Amino acid sequence: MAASPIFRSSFLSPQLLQHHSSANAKPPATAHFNPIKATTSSDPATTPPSPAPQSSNHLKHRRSADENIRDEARRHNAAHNFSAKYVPFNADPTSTESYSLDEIVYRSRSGGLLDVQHDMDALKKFDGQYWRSLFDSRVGKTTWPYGSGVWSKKEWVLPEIDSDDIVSAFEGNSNLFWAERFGKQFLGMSDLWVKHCGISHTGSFKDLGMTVLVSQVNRLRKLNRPVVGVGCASTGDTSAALSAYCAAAGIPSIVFLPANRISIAQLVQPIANGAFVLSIDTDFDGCMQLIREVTSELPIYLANSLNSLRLEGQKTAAIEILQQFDWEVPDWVIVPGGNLGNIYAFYKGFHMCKELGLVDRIPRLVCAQASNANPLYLHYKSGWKDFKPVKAGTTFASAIQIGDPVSIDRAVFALKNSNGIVEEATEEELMDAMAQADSTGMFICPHTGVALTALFKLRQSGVIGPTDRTVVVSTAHGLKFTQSKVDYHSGEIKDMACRFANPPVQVKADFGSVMDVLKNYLMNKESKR
Ligand SMILES: Cc1ncc(COP(=O)(O)O)c(C=O)c1O
Ligand SMILES: N[C@@H](CCOP(=O)(O)O)C(=O)O
Repeated sequence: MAASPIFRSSFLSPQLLQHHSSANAKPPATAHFNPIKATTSSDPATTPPSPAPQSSNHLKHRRSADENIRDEARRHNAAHNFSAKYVPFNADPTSTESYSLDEIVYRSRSGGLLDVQHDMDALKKFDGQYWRSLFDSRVGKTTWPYGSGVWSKKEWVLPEIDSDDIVSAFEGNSNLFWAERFGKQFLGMSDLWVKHCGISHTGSFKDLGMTVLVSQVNRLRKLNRPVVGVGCASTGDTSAALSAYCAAAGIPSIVFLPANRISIAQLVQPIANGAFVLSIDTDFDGCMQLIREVTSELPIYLANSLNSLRLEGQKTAAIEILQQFDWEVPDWVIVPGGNLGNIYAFYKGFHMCKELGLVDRIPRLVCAQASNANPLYLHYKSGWKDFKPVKAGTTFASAIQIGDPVSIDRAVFALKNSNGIVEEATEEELMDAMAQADSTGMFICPHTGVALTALFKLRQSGVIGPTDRTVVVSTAHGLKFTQSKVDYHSGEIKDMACRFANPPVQVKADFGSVMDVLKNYLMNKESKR
């Protein structure tokens, strides 16, 4: 059965859209143009099926019963000229060093980081309005693979991968939550938003990068490249995402976890998803060192963000934020930082949108660290003089208990180029901030508490104004960190006042006792109104 226009919009190749929109590819600035209307192409590689009548019945049945969404995508495969390759990160413009994304390489010849470089000239053949409309046309659909918030930006992520090789859980498209009460009550802010990247398939933002990495591994295995399994060191979330995506694709995953340093919920995720789990008696930095050594000896592909493929997926959260604001740019974006890939991913997403004309500026970035694991903060405070790794201390924000971040150079680049700021949060500050946010209806993780603490501090110092549009990136689901909330609300944390604790009231099982307690509670509430 032929697809209806509303679904076909997601299949259109950029070339086709350009052909359709107008000769110079610049639709009127105000129009939300519908590229479908002008379909005239007869190229079988790019031509969608002929329009079907617009009845609700047709919307329900866009493909025949024996076809699934992958088959449907195959039918609509479109040719294009976009490409990407690895280059040394922040390379000298005269450098010619580059690698195909089908090579297994994590470091440049000089031992530095790599970056995925897109053919920007090819992407620039289409204007900002074109890209905005294309991305907008794909939101909220089940069209493979564009129903994913990551793959809806496929041309900017992994343009050359066959849709058939993609391993996706339709990640992304996460809630951008207006923190109305929290902003008003605690910060005097009217335009505060929380990007809930943790409300996702495996409960953290790592899904965004992992769909890209595991899809590429899927492709490499089909190309008979020597990849027997995929491995990572993790403080919990990376291993959860890796094991889930690998399990979905039938690829072995191997995870190195620092023993007794991650939450039970995070530990059980890779176990349940069938990963080979090594619990190692060291911290995250020790595990990271080991996985780097192991992946250079064995045919195990490295899944940590040292591998720049991951950041291509993670950068789509930045694009999504702009999209959710109808392509208006927020003033501030605050991101909790650990291994420091994500802060660069956000920068890259925003920067690409500016370079390709979707927006005219980028937000100022803030990276927030726990005081007990704050090497970036110390580096920032020293005026970016000689970076020194630290021995990370225990923190409730256990997923960012990292002292020697692999992406330090990327983070410094992102912050310098976005007029950025680094802040830190003590244990008490981050736990109080988490409890305050929860008391207004959220249920955030301690890492988001770190980011909120940064916001408190920047509001207090007047750096962030009351009407500044500000986005706090929430990186993991609060349900992964319930023990920290239990400890806090029980008031059982040593040297912590737990000012916002809300412990349950023990009461006898008789009507009179329950009534007494309730009357007391209600009177108390009434007097505070
Ligand atoms: C929940 C959570 N928040 C924040 C981070 C920090 O991200 P990045 O390592 O990219 O700085 C991590 C992982 O490190 C994480 O798991
Ligand atoms: N918080 C991370 C730490 C590893 O970060 P990565 O982005 O380099 O994989 C985790 O969840 O393991």
